[in-house]
Amino acid sequence: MLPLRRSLLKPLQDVLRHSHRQMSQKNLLELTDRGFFHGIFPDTAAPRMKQLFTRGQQSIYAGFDPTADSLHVGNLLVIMGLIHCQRAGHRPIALVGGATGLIGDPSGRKTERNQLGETVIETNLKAIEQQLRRVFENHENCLWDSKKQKLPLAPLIIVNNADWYADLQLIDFVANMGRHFRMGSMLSRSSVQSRLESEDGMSFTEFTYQIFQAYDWLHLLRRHNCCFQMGGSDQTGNLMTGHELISRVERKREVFGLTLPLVTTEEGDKFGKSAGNAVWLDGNKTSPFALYQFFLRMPDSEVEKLLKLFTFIPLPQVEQLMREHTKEPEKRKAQTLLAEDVTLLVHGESGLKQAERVTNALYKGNVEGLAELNLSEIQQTFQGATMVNLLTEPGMSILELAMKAKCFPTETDAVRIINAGGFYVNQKRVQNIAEVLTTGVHILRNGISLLRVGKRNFYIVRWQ
Ligand SMILES: Nc1ncnc2c1ncn2[C@@H]1O[C@H](COP(=O)(O)OP(=O)(O)OP(=O)(O)O)[C@@H](O)[C@H]1O
Ligand SMILES: N[C@@H](Cc1ccc(O)cc1)C(=O)O
Repeated sequence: MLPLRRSLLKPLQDVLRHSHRQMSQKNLLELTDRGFFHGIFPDTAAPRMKQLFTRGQQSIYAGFDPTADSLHVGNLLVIMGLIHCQRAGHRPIALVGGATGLIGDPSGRKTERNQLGETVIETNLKAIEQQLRRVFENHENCLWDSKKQKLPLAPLIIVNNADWYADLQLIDFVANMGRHFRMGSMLSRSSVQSRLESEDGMSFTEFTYQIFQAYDWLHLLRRHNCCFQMGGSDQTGNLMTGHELISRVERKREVFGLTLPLVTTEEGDKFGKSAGNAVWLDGNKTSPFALYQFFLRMPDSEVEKLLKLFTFIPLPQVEQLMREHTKEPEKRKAQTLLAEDVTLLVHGESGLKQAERVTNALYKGNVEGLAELNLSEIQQTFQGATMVNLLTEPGMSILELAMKAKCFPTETDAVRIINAGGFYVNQKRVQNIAEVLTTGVHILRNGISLLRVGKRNFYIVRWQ
């Protein structure tokens, strides 16, 4: 399938369309030039890692705990890392934490997580697995050209750590594996230190978390010959514990950690669930349009960094794009490409089409586009809008509509503001208070009217 690329950016885009589809360098450390690695572990291992990456196919794993029913943009960076592995000819392994999700990773958290029940974890696991598969499929369909490459992409392997803990015997595990974990190093992890110093302290449950992530790596090394683990920089301590365990248990084996920078807001807060600012990969939680807009709105100061991290556009083309962008920043070329590529990756062609449809509906006053959206798309797009249910009545006027939907405190205010041009129905200004509502203009064929007072106060009317 060819990628969907038909926006404003014709000439440059034609170049980019094909350059996206090149292999990544076999030596994954080259991704450092894209801003990928915050650190490697051990920190002197770069030459050895390069040797292994260039010599043959490696397996690289990253884990995701099912602590929510969706992954988010912060996690997407880790997924990008796994996809780069795939493009470089290596094997990506995504681990979902059916077991670790029950324990709760204390890394980067100031307080203990609320315990999640097994059914919630089970539902979250399924959703996350599905999302991971979908993103990898979208990449292969929309951002990769299999015909041009000599080797097919190695398929994504998804494993669940509940599978190997289910049969594990507690006493056996503590008696045999427990000996290899040293208290001194476990206590020295910053995730432990900061919590021990906090008012609430740390539970034994959370303290044990690093043991399980470490054992996962040992298991994947034995089962999938997986010598590399990748994760956000908040995972450094957990990676170190795994490295230490493996160097004691499998003395002849070498393993390596790769940490990614944390994606942060302009204010420097980590994007994530705990910070409460997640931009979700689930289209029902963050619509394709909202995701598209999130990247389209990125300030100029952030866009180059994000193009390198969240798209596969080769670096020389990113530079060329930035040169063009700087000449006409108001066209938002760089942001548009970024938004398109991320939306394609997360939601595929249909998601990008939907995002573009809503954009047209909203910013080009296209009533048809608005009528194509369903209620949940409209609700997601206008988060915070007041929902109103109204009965259709023949002959209802604009003024009656505005009053029934409680857009104004008094009729005098309504008349004044509508006459002054501050009232919109389906994104079109209406100034005649006596105008009678018509289907197709004021009442869309999806049974919805979108009202707006001033710039930002939206009301969604659902006609009964
Ligand atoms: N903002 C981010 N930037 C880069 N990597 C991230 C970001 N948020 C999460 N990750 C990484 O994604 C992987 C999975 O993280 P996890 O499932 O714990 O999500 P999380 O949002 O960090 O959760 P929480 O906020 O509840 O701690 C980890 O390697 C983590 O470091
Ligand atoms: N601890 C990781 C998730 C994870 C779980 C198990 C692993 O083996 C690896 C990673 C996180 O919370 O982000």
